[in-house]
Amino acid sequence: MSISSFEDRRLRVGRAPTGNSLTSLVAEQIPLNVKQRMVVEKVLSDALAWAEHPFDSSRRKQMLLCIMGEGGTGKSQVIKAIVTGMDLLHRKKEVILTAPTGAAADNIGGNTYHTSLGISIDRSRATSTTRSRIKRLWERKTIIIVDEVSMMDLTMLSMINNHCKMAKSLDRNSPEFFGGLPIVIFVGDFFQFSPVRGPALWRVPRLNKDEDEIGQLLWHQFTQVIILDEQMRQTEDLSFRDFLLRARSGSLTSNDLSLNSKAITSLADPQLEGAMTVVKRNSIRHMVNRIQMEKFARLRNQRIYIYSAIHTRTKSTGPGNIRLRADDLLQQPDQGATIPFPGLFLYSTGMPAVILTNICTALGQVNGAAGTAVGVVVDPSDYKGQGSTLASAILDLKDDPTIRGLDRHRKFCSTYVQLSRLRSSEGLHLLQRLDMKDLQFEPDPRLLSEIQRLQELEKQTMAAWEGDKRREVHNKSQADERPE
Ligand SMILES: Nc1ncnc2c1ncn2[C@@H]1O[C@H](COP(=O)(O)OP(=O)(O)OP(=O)(O)O)[C@@H](O)[C@H]1O
Repeated sequence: MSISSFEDRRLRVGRAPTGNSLTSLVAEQIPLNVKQRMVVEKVLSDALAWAEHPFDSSRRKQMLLCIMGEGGTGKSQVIKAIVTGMDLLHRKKEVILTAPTGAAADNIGGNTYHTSLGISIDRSRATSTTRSRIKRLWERKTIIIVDEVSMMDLTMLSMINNHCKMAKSLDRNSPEFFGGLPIVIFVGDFFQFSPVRGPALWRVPRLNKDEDEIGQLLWHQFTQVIILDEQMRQTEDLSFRDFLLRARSGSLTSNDLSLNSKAITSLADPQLEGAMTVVKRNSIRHMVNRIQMEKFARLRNQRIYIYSAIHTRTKSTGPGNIRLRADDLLQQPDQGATIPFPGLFLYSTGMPAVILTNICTALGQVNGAAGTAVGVVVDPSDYKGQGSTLASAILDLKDDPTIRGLDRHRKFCSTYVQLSRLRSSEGLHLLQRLDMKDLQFEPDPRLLSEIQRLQELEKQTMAAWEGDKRREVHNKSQADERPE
């Protein structure tokens, strides 16, 4: 898309755009299917309706909208389209895009909600400097979009609500939700990763945790729901799409073990060039990284430089002054928190890499961002894959019962998220052969009842939106007929 074509569309917005006319202009740049279009049109027509008085709650209804949909149904596409529509109106600055992790935020060109709202990682109170920075940032904001809400916990939702009030200079006890922002949009898929800390939005609050209770109360205010259901990622490979649907409903059968034909025999296979490897354990990551690094350097006739490195993200349990030879270190599996000695950093010029910490969110240097020549070759954890689309990948779907803290639901999510990144089965490769027990994880039954509740809300939302649209068309035609 050239700038001039965007400017040309801007000129075509005219003096009195409607949600419909604006969405048509957006769709020239960002294709939208029927449901995607319906959502974009509704959001843009609301934004047009209260443009002059966004914070006067007596003249507009607050929209608390939840956009759900399985991986690849085009949720990120809807986010892009809303932002583009606001950009056409010269109102892009009113939109704030956030997500629970740096990688997820980077995927939509936003920031983590921690950064955007001044929520510290330990969830302590914001300092006065942070408060003034946030207030400045939020001065003109009217729309917040939070992506990947499956990773948000109930307490965090309550905190986001409080911090939005602070950002909009409202009292903590104000009854306004989310600082009275006219539009709050949550986007995600609960079949993908759950929060690391507290209960997901669909789970029951923890006992004696008031913040969880408030979080649940807030979640239940999201009564406008749209569930995108047209698969836009796996459009070319229908049998892979069916396989994914079985994976999503936890109904894979022994026939699906035919997947084992995708098991790789060697990471050095030339047809795996460019395929990302997604693994669950650091020890496997370490091994894969070394093999890929050697392959990379050999192909380019380059040296590999080996640096001893400190694991800044883990607590070293052993003495820090052990002297080890590089050869000894190379034999050590990198087991995360239990390693008693420094780690190793292998470097070869131009190697593909993934950043493991948030360095500068404004520049997209966030945990999970991919680049070249600054790290090691594989994606080190399945959490970082969420939100991306891959043409080719080597997946580690083998269940590892020794990984602690992962319940069956999380294992189910891990398998589904890894598989659903791919466009087709052609690009799918397995790191290890599977047994039936590796495929037998199911979604939590409580999630299934939440999905039913959301489906019911979707029916009501669609009926209400259709009514609104009929009224809008009727009012417009009456206004057009009225003499000047
Ligand atoms: N209406 C559309 N027409 C053509 N392609 C589309 C459309 N909507 C989405 N896509 C493409 O389909 C793929 C998946 O879309 P997107 O990433 O928006 O899905 P998602 O629901 O956000 O997925 P996930 O939950 O995995 O993050 C992308 O490559 C996107 O460009």
